[in-house]
Amino acid sequence: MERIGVVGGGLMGAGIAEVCARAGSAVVVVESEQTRADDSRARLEKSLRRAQERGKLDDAEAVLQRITVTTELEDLADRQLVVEAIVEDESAKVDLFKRLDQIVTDQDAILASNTSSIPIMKLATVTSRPSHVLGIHFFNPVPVLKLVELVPSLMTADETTERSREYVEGSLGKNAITCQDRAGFVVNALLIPFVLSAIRMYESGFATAEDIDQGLVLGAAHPQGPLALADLIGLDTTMSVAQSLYEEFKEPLYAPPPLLARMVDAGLLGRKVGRGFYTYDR
Ligand SMILES: CC(=O)CC(=O)SCCNC(=O)CCNC(=O)[C@H](O)C(C)(C)COP(=O)(O)OP(=O)(O)OC[C@H]1O[C@@H](n2cnc3c(N)ncnc32)[C@H](O)[C@@H]1OP(=O)(O)O
Ligand SMILES: NC(=O)C1=CN([C@@H]2O[C@H](COP(=O)(O)OP(=O)(O)OC[C@H]3O[C@@H](n4cnc5c(N)ncnc54)[C@H](OP(=O)(O)O)[C@@H]3O)[C@@H](O)[C@H]2O)C=CC1
Repeated sequence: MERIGVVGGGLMGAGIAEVCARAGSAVVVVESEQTRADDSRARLEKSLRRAQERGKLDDAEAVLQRITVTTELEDLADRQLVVEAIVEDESAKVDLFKRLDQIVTDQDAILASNTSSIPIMKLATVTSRPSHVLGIHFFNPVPVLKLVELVPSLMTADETTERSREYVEGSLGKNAITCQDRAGFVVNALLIPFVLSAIRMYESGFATAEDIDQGLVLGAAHPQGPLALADLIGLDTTMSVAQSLYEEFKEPLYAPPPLLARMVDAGLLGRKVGRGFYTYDR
């Protein structure tokens, strides 16, 4: 596909825009306001320059030329695929899908969500084209992790899923798995309760954050421990995903621990703000 749109240019949106532009697509990224758009552009430039410096990319400038960052949703009118990557909040996503349905003119265009946990049907049914809505769920960091979950709802046309698979596997070089439309899909339904258990263990004074993480890195060969991973995902996103999972399944293991809620209230959101379970240079 030649013309891609991404809504939300944060941690995930910028990564999705990067991989699509590196695959040769022209990408329009829509952010909520100009300062966020500037941040998103800066994030993209930094990541692409780093890829060039490490010899993974020949010409960062050429890739950047294919990316436009704007604050106007109307700039998505001619897109063939739009991937929504705004905050993990159901009502915000519902409002956005209503607007995208009115703005994107090509009735064959695919409207996708990168949601971590919100059932796709909730977004599909507010559009006039539920057959063209599905979840295309990337993993963080997007340029590094190979997986994409494809999540058709009960109303998604097979052709929509197949066209999405062709793009993410054929053009982006990712590996796709297909999941039923249940909160958390496959990976987060397994990963988030693990992260929440680590937070509960830390909260109870069982072990230090460093020892919990080192245990999983050295004892189970994880690339990073669960508390560092929560900081990478963002504690606000971790909290929202836990809430969606708990709402769907009512299993205590999905309930957000009080410490996570307090840290989110305090704005200790992890890597993206410089402090979560650990502190970071920004
Ligand atoms: C919440 C959801 O809905 C779903 C999710 O995404 S859940 C989160 C899933 N993500 C994970 O589980 C991440 C697990 N962690 C990891 O894979 C690794 O710790 C990590 C890739 C984040 C960092 O790896 P590391 O070895 O500690 O650091 P580092 O040496 O800096 O990076 C390793 C490679 O990744 C690249 N990299 C790291 N972060 C990157 C980023 N943000 N963008 C692009 N490339 C990046 C580096 O350039 C480096 O590449 P080379 O080896 O080719 O030079
Ligand atoms: N973090 C992760 O590891 C992963 C996250 N996801 C999912 O991806 C989505 C985005 O997460 P992430 O990138 O981490 O979040 P971020 O907070 O980093 O980025 C979200 C961006 O979207 C902007 N935004 C919010 N509302 C709108 C809107 N209506 N129109 C345009 N832009 C908007 C935000 O701006 P502002 O701050 O001004 O609101 C912010 O810049 C979520 O659904 C999340 O669950 C999926 C896989 C992994």
